[in-house]
Amino acid sequence: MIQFRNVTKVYPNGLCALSNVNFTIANGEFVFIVGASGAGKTTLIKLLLKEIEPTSGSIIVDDVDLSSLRRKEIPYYRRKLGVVFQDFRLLPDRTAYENVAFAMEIVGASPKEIRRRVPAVLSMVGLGSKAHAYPHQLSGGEQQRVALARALVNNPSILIADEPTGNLDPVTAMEIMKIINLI
Ligand SMILES: Nc1ncnc2c1ncn2[C@@H]1O[C@H](COP(=O)(O)OP(=O)(O)OP(=O)(O)O)[C@@H](O)[C@H]1O
Repeated sequence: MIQFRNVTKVYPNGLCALSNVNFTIANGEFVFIVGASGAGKTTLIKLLLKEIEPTSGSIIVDDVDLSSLRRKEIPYYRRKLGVVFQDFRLLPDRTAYENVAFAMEIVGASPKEIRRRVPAVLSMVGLGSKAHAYPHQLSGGEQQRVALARALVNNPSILIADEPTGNLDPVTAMEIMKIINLI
């Protein structure tokens, strides 16, 4: 469960990006955050990733107040989160398989586990046959599916997608949303 309680974020230059925000997202909920440009959506995601700190208020994820996390606990907290960005953020010199495997390598998964899990997740997003293609050999929708596989491969309990279809045409965007909806 994710809870924002009276969260306010004022950036160092004095700009108030979020003012007294309260909401709860229950386990299993699929939530869209919609708002005008500059409304504070990215700020909200950065707070959840603990990339930035709230000026006041608390953010609670699975009963843990993020302000109580020590610096060395943050990487473990982030393993709970799978993140997909609008611009995919794939490593250009690695294949689809290697991009997804890399996410497992950095959390210390065994080579055996990686060999088992990566093809399964690539198949889940419909890319089983493109595992050895490099990002530049893939369409935008395919690249986003690799990014989705990478976000999912470590079984995160929370999937965060920041405008995951923003760079895609409407038909491809719909395909991505269908996959996310099935997860
Ligand atoms: N590091 C920063 N320092 C100062 N102000 C910032 C900073 N980051 C964002 N802002 C401001 O905070 C407000 C909210 O920005 P944010 O990026 O969260 O909006 P958004 O809803 O994600 O917008 P968009 O849909 O355009 O991406 C904006 O007015 C922005 O200019």
